[in-house]
Amino acid sequence: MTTSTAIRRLNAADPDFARHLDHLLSWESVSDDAVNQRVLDIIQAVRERGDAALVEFTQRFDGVDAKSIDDLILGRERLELALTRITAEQRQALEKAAERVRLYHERQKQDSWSYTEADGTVLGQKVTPLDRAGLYVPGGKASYPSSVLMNAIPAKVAGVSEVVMVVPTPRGEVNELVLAAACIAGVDRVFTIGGAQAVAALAYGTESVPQVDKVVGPGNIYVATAKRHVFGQVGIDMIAGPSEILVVCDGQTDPDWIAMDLFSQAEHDEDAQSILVSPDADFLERVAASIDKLLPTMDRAGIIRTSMEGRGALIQVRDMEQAIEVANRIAPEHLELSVADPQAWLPKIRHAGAIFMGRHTSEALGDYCAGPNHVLPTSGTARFSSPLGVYDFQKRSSIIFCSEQGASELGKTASVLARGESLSAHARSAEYRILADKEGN
Ligand SMILES: NC(=O)c1ccc[n+]([C@@H]2O[C@H](COP(=O)([O-])OP(=O)(O)OC[C@H]3O[C@@H](n4cnc5c(N)ncnc54)[C@H](O)[C@@H]3O)[C@@H](O)[C@H]2O)c1
Ligand SMILES: N[C@H](CO)Cc1c[nH]c[nH+]1
Ligand SMILES: [Zn+2]
Repeated sequence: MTTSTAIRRLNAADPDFARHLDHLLSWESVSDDAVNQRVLDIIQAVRERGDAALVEFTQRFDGVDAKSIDDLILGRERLELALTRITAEQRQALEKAAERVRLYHERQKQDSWSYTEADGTVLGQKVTPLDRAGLYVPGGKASYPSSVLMNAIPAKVAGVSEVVMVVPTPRGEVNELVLAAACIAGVDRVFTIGGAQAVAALAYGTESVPQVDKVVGPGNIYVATAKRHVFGQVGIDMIAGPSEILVVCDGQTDPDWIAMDLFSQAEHDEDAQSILVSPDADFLERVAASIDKLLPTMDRAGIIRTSMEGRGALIQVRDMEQAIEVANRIAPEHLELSVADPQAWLPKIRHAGAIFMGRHTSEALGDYCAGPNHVLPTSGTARFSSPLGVYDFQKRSSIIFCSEQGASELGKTASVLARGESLSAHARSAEYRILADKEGN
């Protein structure tokens, strides 16, 4: 006999639907003041005590028996050794995924550009890779070799000079696939530290961990909260917190497939969020039955159940139009359009980290090897953030190169505007460069 899973049911026809949905999605439901305060304390300790704090937190939170920071540093040779320790099949899969991710990301690379005006003035944009990037690879409840590829390959394609990776190794267990992926992707240095302390170390630097220009990568609530706090000291890519999936289904996909797609994100974390939206009430019940049937067969049934019961939902809507409205309101990390004609609905989707089109495109393919990045904005931040990409590792500088004539012409306009702002040094600086006209006026 299977026990039924207590998943929240919502109906968009309910007058209180918007309030229930807001509650379901609220960041506060995964992060509270206690998490925030703990993260702030950790950041402060790392700033004040550097390596010593890193060692202590790694002992405490990851159960690693580290005597000093030296026990938490891995060089390139260790990464190369890992390549020899994985099976040929694993190596082939990593290399195939890496190749597809690289090909996709090469298309994102931005080049410098410029144009020349009639008077010889040149305007342009110079694109420069970051000097040093810090990659957070999660590792608390699962190991993520795929996240190594997704973080490191765009950095390398962008031309970042130094790529530093941090990854927790709970109980000191190093995952050979993670290190092999780091070797394949060309990571320069690895520190086996995680959580808020790793983010703080990358942001502020310690005696051993180099300060980076930007911290990227996904992680749990401690990692996501720490990234929020260090933003400004360093760049961050986005808030890529606990995983999410929103499946919009017309009721015609095998309910077992949909249940497993929901599980695929729920199994990441108790804080993950899996939601199904459909206009077909019978279908929602069939998926609920599949969930009850399949959950006991899952390796990570405990995590999945907590996630599905705490943060999951089955939402009934009036029709597909309303399903898309709900999807845009949620702005999910992953959106599966499990419908007959996904192309017809695509133009109406405005907010989603990644969109998986059609019944055959399971989100899991995107997690590993389709090519697009799996580091994606969560908790509604797809309204203003994009997938991790090469552009996250490149920055732009404007180029202005005035000809004598160009400076003279622009000087007249600048002078008027500067005097309008009562900034006379600006005005006079521009005016010095205005050419006297031929009559000597
Ligand atoms: N959005 C994305 O693109 C994306 C991609 C992959 C994974 N993810 C998410 O990344 C997360 C990975 O989480 P994880 O836990 O497996 O690994 P993690 O590396 O993110 O977190 C582990 C670290 O959390 C810290 N931590 C745990 N409990 C703590 C506590 N009580 N106090 C202080 N620190 C604590 C520890 O330092 C530990 O090293 C999941 O939520 C998964 O859904 C997101
Ligand atoms: N679904 C995760 C992003 O939210 C990425 C991942 C890695 N491995 C499996 N899944
Ligand atoms: Zn996943």
